[in-house]
Amino acid sequence: MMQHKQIGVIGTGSWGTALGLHLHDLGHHLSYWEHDQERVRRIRETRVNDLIPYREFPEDVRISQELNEVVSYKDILIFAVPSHAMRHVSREVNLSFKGPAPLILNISKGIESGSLLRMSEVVREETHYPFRGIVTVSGPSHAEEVIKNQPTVLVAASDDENLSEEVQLLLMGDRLRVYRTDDIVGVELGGSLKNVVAIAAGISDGVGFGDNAKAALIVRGAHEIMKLGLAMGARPETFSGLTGMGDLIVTCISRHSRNRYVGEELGKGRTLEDILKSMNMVAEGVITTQSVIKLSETYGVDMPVAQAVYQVMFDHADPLKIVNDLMNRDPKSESLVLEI
Ligand SMILES: NC(=O)C1=CN([C@@H]2O[C@H](COP(=O)(O)OP(=O)(O)OC[C@H]3O[C@@H](n4cnc5c(N)ncnc54)[C@H](OP(=O)(O)O)[C@@H]3O)[C@@H](O)[C@H]2O)C=CC1
Ligand SMILES: O=C(CO)COP(=O)(O)O
Repeated sequence: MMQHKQIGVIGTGSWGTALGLHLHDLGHHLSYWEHDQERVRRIRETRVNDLIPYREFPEDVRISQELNEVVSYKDILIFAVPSHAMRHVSREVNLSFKGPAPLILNISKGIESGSLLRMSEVVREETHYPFRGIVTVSGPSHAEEVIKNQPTVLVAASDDENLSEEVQLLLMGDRLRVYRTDDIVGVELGGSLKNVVAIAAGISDGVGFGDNAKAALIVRGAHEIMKLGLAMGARPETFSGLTGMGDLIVTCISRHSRNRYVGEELGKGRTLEDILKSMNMVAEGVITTQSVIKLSETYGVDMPVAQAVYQVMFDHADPLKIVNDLMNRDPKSESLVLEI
């Protein structure tokens, strides 16, 4: 039987909330850090997170705005903030931290704008205290289903297999199964890049196209993700797995997906600015699209789906014209060989 751990969760977004409560169900001790004082007050008072109000926080779960309380003397720290906050928050954790070296779990998905780094790379750059290593957990996992204990399968990835196995055993439950891999590059790229394709799938829904178009986008999008991933050092087979094809499918088809939603609203003619203003949750694919376009230039990888999403979001291109352009690209062989 596993020893119960002291776990600090950094961020009270919907995913940190859902995965944290799963760990609490398994008997572990939880504290959450939230940056916004008013949200801390509201959650403490109601014991409910209004981003994902399907379950209450048990009384023994502490919610705090004091980072040092939440991160010090913990066995495990879960980094669950959106990618745009990851560098700043990691730096603050590094300054606030006391106690023996914890294990870090990254559960966020995104590519930092500017540095073009993956989330575990950002955390690693900013955390200089002794810590035991980083494991990224990813896969097809909408928080809204995990919090209702619906069957979900994830992957724990680390270049240290002992650590990914430790996290696998930590998270496994009756309705949550976890595989492990050492391809953290492929896992983080798959989890981040699928958000761009999900925006494309949403645009297709928004303009009123059907299942044929969606299937084509998923498959051609997967091909683009694989080409860039391969150029960046990921293993190709990772993209056929849960954190690749699995997460791509769920995000492109799910009613829970915030990225697919952003696309759908764009397809209906709203501007990106207007859509983002009306959302209180994060759609990582927006920033990731900008990063991906830069990465595709750096690595010389042709990514027409990502480019189309970029044009609709940032150049205010008409989605119907963009589809026309995509359909009228030069005739090609459907080469699925992974040359770049
Ligand atoms: N939701 C899901 O199903 C899944 C999400 N993920 C990933 O998890 C990550 C977190 O997303 P998710 O849990 O969905 O978040 P949500 O969209 O549910 O909420 C965003 C959270 O981030 C907080 N936040 C915003 N800016 C900052 C900041 N500068 N510093 C600290 N906190 C900040 C918000 O707080 P406030 O409102 O007070 O600003 C809010 O609590 C993302 O990378 C996402 O892709 C991965 C798998 C599943
Ligand atoms: O990553 C996710 C599911 O695996 C969440 O996707 P969205 O951010 O699009 O909701």
